[in-house]
Amino acid sequence: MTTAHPIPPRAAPNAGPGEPPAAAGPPGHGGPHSPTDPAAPDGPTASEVRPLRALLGQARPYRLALSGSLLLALAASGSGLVQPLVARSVLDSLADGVTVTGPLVLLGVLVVAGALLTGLQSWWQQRTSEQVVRSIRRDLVFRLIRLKVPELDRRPPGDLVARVTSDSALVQNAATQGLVMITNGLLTVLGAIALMGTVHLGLLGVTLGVLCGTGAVLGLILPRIREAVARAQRSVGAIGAALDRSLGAARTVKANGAETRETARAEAAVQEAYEAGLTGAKYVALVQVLSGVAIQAAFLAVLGVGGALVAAGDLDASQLIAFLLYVFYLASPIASLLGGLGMLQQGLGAIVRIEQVKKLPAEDDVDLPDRDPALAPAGSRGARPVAPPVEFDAVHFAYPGRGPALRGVAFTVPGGTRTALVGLSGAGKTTMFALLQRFYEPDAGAIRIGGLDIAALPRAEVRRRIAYVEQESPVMAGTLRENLRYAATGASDEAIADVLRLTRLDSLIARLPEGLDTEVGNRGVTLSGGERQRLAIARALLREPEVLLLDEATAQLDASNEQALREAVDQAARRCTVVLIAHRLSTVTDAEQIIVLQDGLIRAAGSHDDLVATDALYRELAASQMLVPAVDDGPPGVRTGTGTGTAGDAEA
Ligand SMILES: Nc1ncnc2c1ncn2[C@@H]1O[C@H](COP(=O)(O)OP(=O)(O)OP(=O)(O)O)[C@@H](O)[C@H]1O
Repeated sequence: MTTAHPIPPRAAPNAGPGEPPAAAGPPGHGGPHSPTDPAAPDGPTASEVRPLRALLGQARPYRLALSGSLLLALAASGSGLVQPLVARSVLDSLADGVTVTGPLVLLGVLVVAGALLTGLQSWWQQRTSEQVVRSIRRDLVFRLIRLKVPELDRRPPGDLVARVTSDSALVQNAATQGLVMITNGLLTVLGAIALMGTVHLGLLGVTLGVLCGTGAVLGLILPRIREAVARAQRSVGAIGAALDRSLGAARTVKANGAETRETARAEAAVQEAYEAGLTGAKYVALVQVLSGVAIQAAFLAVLGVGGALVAAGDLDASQLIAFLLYVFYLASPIASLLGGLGMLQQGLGAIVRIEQVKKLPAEDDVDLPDRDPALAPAGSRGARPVAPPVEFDAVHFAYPGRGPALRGVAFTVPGGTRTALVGLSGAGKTTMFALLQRFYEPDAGAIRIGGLDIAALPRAEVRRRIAYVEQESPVMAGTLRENLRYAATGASDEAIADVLRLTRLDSLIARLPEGLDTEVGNRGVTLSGGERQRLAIARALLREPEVLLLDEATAQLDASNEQALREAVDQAARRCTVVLIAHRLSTVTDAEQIIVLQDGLIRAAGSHDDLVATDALYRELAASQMLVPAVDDGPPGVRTGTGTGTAGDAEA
């Protein structure tokens, strides 16, 4: 029996040399009562996220690269900043009749150096920004794939995807280019102001007066950009959610002629995104207008006041020209400052949605450290797995916001036997499988595998022991081989051939020109329902699990395939513990134990014969499937347990 393994912090996946590691994985082990695992978790609301702090947090690991980018930007600005001074010395030299060659060459060097530095800065900046967005996306992907099942139940995947693809791009620009533009713009403006002060303090006062007035108006506009972006991003998420809903059920949409309604659903979100985008664009344009107007107004004010001073003989013409050049020079850093502030607002609008995902509760115990031999990939183990007993001990469970689904369920499946769960639809059968795999945690009671409480085991460890064939037998896009090896990565070709024969998939593979390398299409759409089911069972058997869970696994099979699959399961049951859910009782009459569930309670348990004799509901179900004579037909007698029971199922 293997024991729980401590979970190491997540290593940075594929971090490039010299790059900071990606943020650590989700915090603390999220056991059922862990403080990091709240019972009814909800992501933080927008007001609970501190956007500026979060955005700076994204930039922090890249501060060195960003400082380099800033230095390059400053150097480029610096080369521009001294150009008016050199120009002034050219003018003075001309006035004094001195040679201008030196200052002219210097001016040329400054122009070329400025251009080169600008290009270099742009490349470096872009590189850093791509690294930032990669890190954001990695973290989000890591977390989304590990979100707890209750979270996944209630969040539209399309919205989650939009956060990874779209919101991250806005944060990328703000956390890199935006911050550098603001810092560079600010420093350059301050430098220019200092130099302008050396030229003429009075004119500096005039310039600052105009700029401060503009700044006050700006303070009113910027927050509106943030609001508009947040609204637009919410709508982008809603578009994703609407499309996900429609495309995920494309055949249902078409069969019900619901194209118009589904289009309208997405259209509403598209329109909302458009309107929010327009609002944002309006404010961004206003900022640009303001920055242009501010410079023009400062120029005119300085020209008026400075011209008067020159006329009065209180100012040299060359001083006024140098000052005016500075005013014009200010246009670029001010545009950079304002552009950066606009970008920052966009990032602040988007970061909230990213932070919300990062704070959602995730399963932090599904990544096992380096495996010891006992944890070797399933399908590659030489020794046969043990078949542990499975025990439900007074288990209570309710889905969030719903009434109880299980109300004190208690039973034991002896190791190496088959137990069937039967009962009316909605009785809680699938819920028991979900709890067994720790998709949800019981509200009370315990579930044990091999005597170990699964709540005390890492989820990876619990799930490693179990193979689960879901009700709808999901098949992943990819080849047949990839699907088979999905969990049994080390399975040998012989083992694959074995399970293919057992599940009667070998004849299908033989018919396909590309054999096991045939693509099965999105969710296995190119396979029939029965083929998908057999593929899912083959995948489960290949894992050589300790516990095999089959949820209506043979519902879509014809009689001959069903018989073959039952034999395969019987064979598997010799080396693992099998729990199966069945509506067609004919498939479980020979199980060692049958448990009859009703409204989240066990109403009876025993063998088929016992239950026909003692439990009215079971007898009714059996009769409706013609396994026993109808209840009115006299005392119950058992027919053979090998009928196909096609006349109805437990839902009938
Ligand atoms: N993810 C969920 N969130 C909320 N309620 C759920 C969820 N899954 C199931 N339920 C509810 O829990 C109850 C038990 O469902 P469960 O799927 O376990 O029934 P079942 O016995 O497997 O039914 P069936 O035979 O139809 O598959 C039902 O009332 C169902 O509506």
